[in-house]
Amino acid sequence: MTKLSVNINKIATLRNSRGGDMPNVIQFAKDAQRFGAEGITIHPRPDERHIRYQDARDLKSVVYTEYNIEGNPVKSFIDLVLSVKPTQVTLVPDAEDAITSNAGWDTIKHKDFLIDVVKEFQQNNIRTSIFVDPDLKQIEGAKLTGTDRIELYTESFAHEYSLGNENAIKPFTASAELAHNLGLGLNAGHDLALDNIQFFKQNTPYLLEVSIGHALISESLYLGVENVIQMYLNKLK
Ligand SMILES: CC(=O)[C@@H](O)[C@H](O)COP(=O)(O)O
Ligand SMILES: NCC(=O)COP(=O)(O)O
Repeated sequence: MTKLSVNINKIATLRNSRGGDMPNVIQFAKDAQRFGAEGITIHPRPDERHIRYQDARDLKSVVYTEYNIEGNPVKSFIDLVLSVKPTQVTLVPDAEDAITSNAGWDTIKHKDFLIDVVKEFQQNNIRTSIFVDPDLKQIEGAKLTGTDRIELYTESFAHEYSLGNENAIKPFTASAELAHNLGLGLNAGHDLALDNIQFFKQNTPYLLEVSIGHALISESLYLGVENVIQMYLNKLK
């Protein structure tokens, strides 16, 4: 069974573009869970250009499924996560000015730092996950940090699969096998979408959770737009 955690960053991005409170991220999280989402993911960045630190605090009381907070463990992020106490924290090495996450951790180079951060979250009963590329050496390195899980960075798969290259799944299958053998739980995310998720799932054993945002929100717009245009036309009759 693979859980679907809905990343709601894009809802906050849309809200922030007009400065008001539409769409309301709290209501969206409630509705996503009502519609079946098995988790809510957010990825606050230090500049708060989409989900804000206050959103992370406000969501705590409404997320009754699995609450996953992703981000680079700078001091402000660590303090936020320790105060909110989500189900899971996913450590992502994103630069402040990155448009979106664009690489996994070098778990060998940053081993000592990751050991300390993982320990601090675990001591506060927060499950940890480390964002990594599908690289066996990096997964072995992740194991040495003491983390509970890893999250495989799926951008390379999504991109190559969209070009017809099914072999792009191979490093992910091997990574999943290794993670399982090492006793690491397995999550995955980034650019997963309706047109690639089934193939990914079928070829990635032991997959506990996927977090999906950008495509899921975009697809929801497309799949809902006909209905909404018809509703406007009806009101204008
Ligand atoms: C770690 C990861 O791949 C996601 O958290 C991704 O960064 C989504 O965040 P944005 O929606 O802000 O790009
Ligand atoms: N961890 C990945 C995530 O939360 C969503 O990534 P994306 O679907 O917005 O690319």
